Amino acid sequence: MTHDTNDSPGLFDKFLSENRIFRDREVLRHSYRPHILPHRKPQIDQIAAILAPALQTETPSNILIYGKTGTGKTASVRYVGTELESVSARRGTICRVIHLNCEVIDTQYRVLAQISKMILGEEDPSSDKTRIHIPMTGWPTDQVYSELKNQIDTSTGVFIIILDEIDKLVKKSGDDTLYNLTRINTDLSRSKVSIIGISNDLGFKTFLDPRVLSSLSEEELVFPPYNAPQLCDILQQRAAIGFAEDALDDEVIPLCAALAAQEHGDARRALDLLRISGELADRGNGSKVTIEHVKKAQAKIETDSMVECIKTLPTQSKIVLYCMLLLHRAGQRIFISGDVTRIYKELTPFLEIDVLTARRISDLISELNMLGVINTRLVNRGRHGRTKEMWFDTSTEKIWEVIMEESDGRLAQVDEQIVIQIMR
Ligand SMILES: Nc1ncnc2c1ncn2[C@@H]1O[C@H](COP(=O)(O)OP(=O)(O)OP(=O)(O)O)[C@@H](O)[C@H]1O
Repeated sequence: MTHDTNDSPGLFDKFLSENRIFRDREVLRHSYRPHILPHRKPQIDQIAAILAPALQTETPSNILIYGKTGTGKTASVRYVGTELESVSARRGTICRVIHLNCEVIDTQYRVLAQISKMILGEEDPSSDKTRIHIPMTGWPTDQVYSELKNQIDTSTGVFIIILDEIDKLVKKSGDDTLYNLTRINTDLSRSKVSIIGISNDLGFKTFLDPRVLSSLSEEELVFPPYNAPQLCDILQQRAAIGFAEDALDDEVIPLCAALAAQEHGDARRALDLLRISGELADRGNGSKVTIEHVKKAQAKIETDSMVECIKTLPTQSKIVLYCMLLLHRAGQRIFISGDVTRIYKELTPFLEIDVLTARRISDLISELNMLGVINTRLVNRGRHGRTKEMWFDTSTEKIWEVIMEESDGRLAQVDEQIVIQIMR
């Protein structure tokens, strides 16, 4: 075999030729921030009305925002935040918006330290000896809080702190951070803090102490899911900048919108579908995106999310899934819990793991069903009572690959002879 080493002419050439599909692919990514957000005017106006007092150096009410994923919560809040900062700069007042993603910054220490870091910004630590830069680890949390409070007391202006995915913070570290932050403003503070919490978990409130909840949710907003025509408008707007002229068949955007609306009106999913459809057409060297590309993109997204889900399963669930895969590979398209339990019990001596009861295995099967990895239905078997039948909806090849890679090699090492014996 020959390898072109240094210069491989042509390796990227075909990808670099003038793109017939995309004009600006970045516009189709989640990170792109559009200047106009169709169908979110009422929510944007409402947030602006609540935050407007900040322009007169008054403290705006705290806001709690709910809505399913991809309903434009972050995009709308960021949009209002950017406007607020620029209007306040023009008016000579100070409003600063601090955006934290609590999926990443999920402990009280890190939240407080990050807010402080953003308040001090580029400030030279030696310029004001009374304000100390908080290290990202190492201090007692009380000290972090009192230093942040000191910084707020000695700063000027209004700080709007956006805690995006606030439910992740509360689930990981409790509601102490919120309790402390909602009490940081005092009459003596020169600057004011107001909080916007964003969550896509509608049940999140139940995790909060009533006192924290009432301070945090002085105002509450719910972002409804988008319907298909609304998603069409959102996609049209992005496609006009992101795709080359005439690159999309007429049915493409309505199909992406309809599929995403069926899910739960998620603009992120709609954008993913459109971008991936474009990428498939692009890689196939086509000059048009068609509904076939959309269908393939939909299948790809589903497989990718299933793979991610399987990777995070606990070991015992992976083993139960492995038993089902063995049955499927042995030609059984529909199997019952009894079959799975039997294979599981015969297999476990070779795996050095705790052996679960049939009841527990049945629970894991139900979980796999809920996650959409398998399908199940209860059937009546006369005097044998009711039993659970199950089957795979999609091709199992990818699931098999992931299970083989992901079980620390344990399942890949199960001797084929043993499997043959068990499956007999
Ligand atoms: N009305 C809209 N107009 C244009 N783009 C939108 C609109 N709503 C959402 N989007 C786009 O959809 C994507 C997801 O939006 P966003 O992150 O705001 O959703 P979210 O509700 O905060 O979701 P999550 O709860 O999962 O974080 C972003 O790329 C955003 O630009």
